[in-house]
Amino acid sequence: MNKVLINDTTLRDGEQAAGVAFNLQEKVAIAKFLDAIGVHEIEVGIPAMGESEMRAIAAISELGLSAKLLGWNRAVISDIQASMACGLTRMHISIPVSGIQIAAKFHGQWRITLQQLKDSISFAVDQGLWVAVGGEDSSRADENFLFDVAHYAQEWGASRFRFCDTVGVLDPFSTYTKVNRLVAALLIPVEIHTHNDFGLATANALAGIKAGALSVNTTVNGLGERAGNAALEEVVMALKRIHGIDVGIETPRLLELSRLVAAASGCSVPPWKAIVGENTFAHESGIHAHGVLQNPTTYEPFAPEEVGWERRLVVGKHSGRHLLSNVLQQYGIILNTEETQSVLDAVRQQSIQKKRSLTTQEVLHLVYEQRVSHAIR
Ligand SMILES: CC(=O)SCCNC(=O)CCNC(=O)[C@H](O)C(C)(C)COP(=O)(O)OP(=O)(O)OC[C@H]1O[C@@H](n2cnc3c(N)ncnc32)[C@H](O)[C@@H]1OP(=O)(O)O
Ligand SMILES: O=C(O)CCC(=O)C(=O)O
Repeated sequence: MNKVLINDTTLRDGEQAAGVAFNLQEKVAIAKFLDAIGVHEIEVGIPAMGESEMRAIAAISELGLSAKLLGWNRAVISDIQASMACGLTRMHISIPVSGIQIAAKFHGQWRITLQQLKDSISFAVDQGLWVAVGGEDSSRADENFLFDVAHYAQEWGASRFRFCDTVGVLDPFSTYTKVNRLVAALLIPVEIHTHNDFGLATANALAGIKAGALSVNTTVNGLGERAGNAALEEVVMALKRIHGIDVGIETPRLLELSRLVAAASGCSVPPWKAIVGENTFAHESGIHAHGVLQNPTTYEPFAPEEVGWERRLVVGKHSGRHLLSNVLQQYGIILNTEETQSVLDAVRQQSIQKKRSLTTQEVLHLVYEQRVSHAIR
């Protein structure tokens, strides 16, 4: 687990999330941002979708980005021609490898499936293109058949094979075992592609990397088909902070990138979302806030600035004396023990009524009200 390449597919699998449709400007802006923060490879989309998608992909390929750009193709020569027409020189060619998929898409005719793969790889290689092959539904495929397809892909000229957990049915243990065996069987590198149907996409992506995959598919915010994909920000930060692997991405800009993709996709990020959710560095609970005020590492796995956040201490239903006093001190207000407790009681009542934490102004107003009522008594 040393060098890991990030192949971000926000612009392909991310955009496949139901209801998401980026326009040309949004696709260009996201590609530029991914490139600017150091993402190594970008799967820019599916040229076979037609003219407007091709225009957007051609616009990205004309930018001269440092990131390597890949077009996603079926094992169909006209798909590859469409990718070439966009100026792309790196082709990802996908082929179903499970019995379920081959039955549905190729009427169970696996020989025809393999022939289409051979024809499309050969076509692309003859054009001087770099080729990667994706085994769609690798996780549910018969292992011997998967290995055969991957070996053929290698023999026919593919430079990488993608192991896809297309419907997100693996856990980290089974991912490790399957990917490890595939890595050992091939000479070309393996890429890991995971889905989040059981909330395991990031964990499975990490397991795939640990098993020897040299590249990983991610999407910003985990956007993607159904429950989404492994999130770029989660994979990058877990590699960095849990495994000590810095993939060279400018992590303080991850939050800005998340906001860009949330706006373009119309899919907002839940507050508890790892790394980019607005609560990731917010502390309301008394015990936590007390700890964080002494030493932030008591309740933070790394500094908020590392991913673009600032720490927030929030007064609400669960807050205690230390947090309240800290907030009030910033306004030159020092309360005695009795006053502090009565303000805290009032904070709890109001938080329950408003069903949220309080703004600083609301806390200051409660202090004022408590003082007035004490003075009257
Ligand atoms: C797991 C994944 O994420 S795979 C990627 C999924 N992404 C998308 O589907 C988004 C973009 N797709 C599209 O715009 C369209 O589906 C297109 C342009 C690719 C094809 O559109 P259409 O010609 O209208 O076909 P449609 O989408 O209804 O059906 C898919 C066809 O591709 C075939 N197909 C599916 N996967 C593959 C493959 N890997 N290689 C070759 N053919 C394939 C299907 O068998 C079916 O073929 P048929 O038309 O001969 O029956
Ligand atoms: O690249 C491929 O082969 C398919 C990728 C994919 O999106 C998936 O399998 O979920």
